[in-house]
Amino acid sequence: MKANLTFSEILQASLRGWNSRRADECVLSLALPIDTIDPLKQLSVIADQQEFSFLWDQSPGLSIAAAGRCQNLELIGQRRFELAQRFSDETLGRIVDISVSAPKQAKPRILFAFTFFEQISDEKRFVKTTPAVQAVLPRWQLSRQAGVSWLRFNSVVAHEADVRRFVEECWLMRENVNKPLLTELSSKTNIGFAKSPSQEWQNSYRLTLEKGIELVNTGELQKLVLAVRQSFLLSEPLDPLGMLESLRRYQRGSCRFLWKRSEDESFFGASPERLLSINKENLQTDALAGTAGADENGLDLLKSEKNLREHELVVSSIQNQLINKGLDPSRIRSPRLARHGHLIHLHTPIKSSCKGFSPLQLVEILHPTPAVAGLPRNKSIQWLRTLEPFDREGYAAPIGWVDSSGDAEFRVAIRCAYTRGNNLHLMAGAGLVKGSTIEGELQEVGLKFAVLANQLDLNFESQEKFARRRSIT
Ligand SMILES: C=C(O[C@@H]1C=C(C(=O)O)C=C[C@H]1O)C(=O)O
Repeated sequence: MKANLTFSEILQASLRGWNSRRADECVLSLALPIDTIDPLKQLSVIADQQEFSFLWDQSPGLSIAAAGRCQNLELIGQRRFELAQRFSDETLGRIVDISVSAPKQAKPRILFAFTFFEQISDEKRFVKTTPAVQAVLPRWQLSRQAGVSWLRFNSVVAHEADVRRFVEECWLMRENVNKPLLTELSSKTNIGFAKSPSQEWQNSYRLTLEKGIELVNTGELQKLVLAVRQSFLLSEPLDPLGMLESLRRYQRGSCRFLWKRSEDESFFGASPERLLSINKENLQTDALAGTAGADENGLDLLKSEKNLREHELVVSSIQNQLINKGLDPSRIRSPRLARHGHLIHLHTPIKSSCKGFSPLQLVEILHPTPAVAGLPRNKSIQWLRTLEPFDREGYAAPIGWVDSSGDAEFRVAIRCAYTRGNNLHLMAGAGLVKGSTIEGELQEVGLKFAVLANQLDLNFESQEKFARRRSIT
């Protein structure tokens, strides 16, 4: 199908699509080229009246905004990856795509957000809110890559008479997203606190660190990544889109993401860590572990015995995980430095052919990496459940998408926050290995919080104090 079709040509193509369906009703999917837009800025246009919205912003690379649920799945339990893959295959397989020749960026996608743990905790102290997997075929999808933008519309159609309405709706939305926005996003939001933010997290973190360090020093675990949550009560709910705009400015090399489950609840952040990308049966994953402040000399990080040891544990464990499942990964010999906002990490990309593996099989093999959980994997997951005084929910879990050609991209959701009404929760963690100290890890997490708070414009005195103390051991 050529790009610039007239309304009646699209209607004819849609009716042909409708007639080719294999069931009483079908999901019709239509993609139209649009003027170059910024999905982050235009998200509010497609999200109008929709409960769910999503953003995947790697601008200047691929950016996607999506809104509404055309088809969706929410579940808990051990088979979540397998069931999510089945949902993805069946949903994408059922689509009648009227625009099969639309470019790669505009392919239909299933969006996914997992929680870190496969089962929602049944402990009473945790609020049960987030399903262990959420998968969505969005109603609307905007994309931009290399200066070219597309709109895609997915909708269930049950009668031939509805096909015209389907085309009209998409046609109208194209006009709306092509219009200049009346109001600009304000990237710096002045956030008021209903209660002055406390540094209580440090006391509880100290206690868990003591136990965690004992576990790695006695050899019970080789590595453990303990996380902590810092909570704020705001004077009014905040707009995550303004925050994402700000994160884009500070964190160019990361992937900014948003999973807005309802009007009241958003999960968002700027992840520096690729869990996987699959491009024509080629897999790439990142080992990212070892941290310093950006105003330190990164060369010290490359020479730090403790950081290199911690990093190597992550690289070799990811490699072994893949080898054990029959893949053939390769890596660069020594890590590079990756700068993300005000932090530097040690980074080793790992590649492999992944023919014969589905995207969510690979997500299941890789999640959670020792960069966010520990080693041995199962034992450290059990310890995290015991030691951490909050539920991780989506923190450090896979978030991403699979497209209709089988390509996929998932990030590890770190450097992130939840907003629920007036509550804002930031989450961060640090990896413990033999030789880690309580003060060193408190500083690393303090720095991660300070950087995030600064980028989100949550500036208040105590955070700034931490930001000034940037030395990490
Ligand atoms: C767990 C986090 O980050 C991870 C842990 C790192 C480390 O211990 O050095 C570095 C990057 C991430 O893989 C986090 O930021 O919350």
